Amino acid sequence: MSKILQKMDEILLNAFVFQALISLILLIFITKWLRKSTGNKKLPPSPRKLPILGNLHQLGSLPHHNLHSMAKKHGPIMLLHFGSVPTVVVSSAAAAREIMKTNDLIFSDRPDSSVNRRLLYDNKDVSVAPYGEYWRQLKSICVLQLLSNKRVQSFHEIREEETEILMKRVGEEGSGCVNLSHMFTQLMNDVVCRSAIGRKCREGEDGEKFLQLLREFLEVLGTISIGDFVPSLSWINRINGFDARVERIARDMDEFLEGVIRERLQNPAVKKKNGENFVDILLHIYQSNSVGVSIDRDSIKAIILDVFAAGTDTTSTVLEWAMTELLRHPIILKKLQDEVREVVKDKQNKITEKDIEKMHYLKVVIKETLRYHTPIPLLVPRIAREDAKIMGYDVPVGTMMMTNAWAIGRDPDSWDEPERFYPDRFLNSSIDFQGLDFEFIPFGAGRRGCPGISFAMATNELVLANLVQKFDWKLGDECKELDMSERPGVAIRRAVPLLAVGTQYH
Ligand code: HEM
Repeated sequence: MSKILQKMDEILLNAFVFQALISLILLIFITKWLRKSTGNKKLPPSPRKLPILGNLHQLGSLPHHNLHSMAKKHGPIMLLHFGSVPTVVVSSAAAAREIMKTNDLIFSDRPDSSVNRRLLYDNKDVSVAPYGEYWRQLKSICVLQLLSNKRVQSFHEIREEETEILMKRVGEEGSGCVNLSHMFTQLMNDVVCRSAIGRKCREGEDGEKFLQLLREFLEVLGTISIGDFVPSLSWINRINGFDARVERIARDMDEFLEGVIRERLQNPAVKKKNGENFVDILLHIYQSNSVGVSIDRDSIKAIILDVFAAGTDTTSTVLEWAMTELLRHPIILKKLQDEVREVVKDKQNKITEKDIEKMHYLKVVIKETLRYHTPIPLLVPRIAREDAKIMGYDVPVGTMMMTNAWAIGRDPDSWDEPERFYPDRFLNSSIDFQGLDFEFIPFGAGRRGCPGISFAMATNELVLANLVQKFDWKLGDECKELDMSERPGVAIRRAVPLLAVGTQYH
């Protein structure tokens, strides 16, 4: 009996030693592996994070403000965690240059998002398509065919007609308060829809329904879907109806766009009457396959959606904030009015795009608006395709990259008196927004930079010049207070509509 007990003791002791040995080997292996994957790496400074959520709770409803405050504490490059997604946020011109110039190829991909995938035909558009041959072909169609200077020029009648309609509507309000925010939204929707599909989207019996759909589309496109960052919480989107909403919007949008394509294919007379629009051009490429580009019907619909998403709110936001700042700064408004009125003084009220070329102050007012109220403050996120080194820190492959262009536009290292709205700062300066001056990148830069700059600027300049030339502006009795709060979204608009009184100038 005692022998049996002794034998059992030996077996248990051996099992224990064996287990301890295995645990020790595992521990050494895991420690080595961890050290290999992060230990030797010099990662950017990180604020403290919560389990599961990481730093998501610190973003708030206006993340560009909160990330700016965090950067003041942790520096111009920070490593955060959005749920399980490591995210580097940069807030200085030097760091932005390293991402969008020095390492542009590494950061030329976009992060995947379930909402984008569902709404944009499995990322078949330009703005979220993964970096590669398909995206290169689409981007080249955008730059060379849809949004080239020549093409933008060919839409001048659309811009002029829509600007004239806006002026008429402002004039009709007399001494009452005009809701400029609403008018700018409508104007940009009309300009973009006419350029993209050849007619105003709000025309026809389903017009109002479509505008509501477009509003919803833009809203969900800018939503952070919790499941993309914390996969274990993706059930929340199913329970709260978000997934079903995205599904409905995608279906309704597809129905609308299919109707547009059918209309253009079946009725060439429509095409002749309104000239070539984006759908015509894309259909031509699709049917002829001439440039060796493989786009299909879904690509066409996805690109048109990109134009709606990227071209409407972004552009009207600039007008909204420019007029806001002009109302707050009557001396700047007067200086702008003097310039515009002087250029067109011998003409019967009609401002042409040639006149605009002579309006230097107009251009710097718009530049200052883009600096001070950067429409898309965090630009569009990128993702690292390989390991990279930014500002001496390691950024591992797969890290999401965000650039706080709004904070960079207010960085005292780059700008004198950055918190002052002061267009004159640009008068004797060569700083421009084309993506070469990294202290001023409202349109991004590098391979993934915005191809719609000319389209946006042509409309902004024409509308603003007309508004200040034809009207004197003030805040009315009913709209004295100028609330400067911002509304959350991809493009940061005013939280409350801009109301003002425009008196006809003779
Ligand atoms: C004031 C107006 C606009 C602003 C502030 C703006 C801003 C931006 C920004 C910040 C990006 C991301 C750039 C990057 O990752 O470096 C972008 C990309 C893009 N924008 Fe714009 N945009 C404007 C108007 C437009 C217009 C009018 C269009 C088309 C009609 C347009 C089409 C696009 C497209 C297709 C992309 C994706 C490019 C790519 O991923 O390769 N944008 N825009």
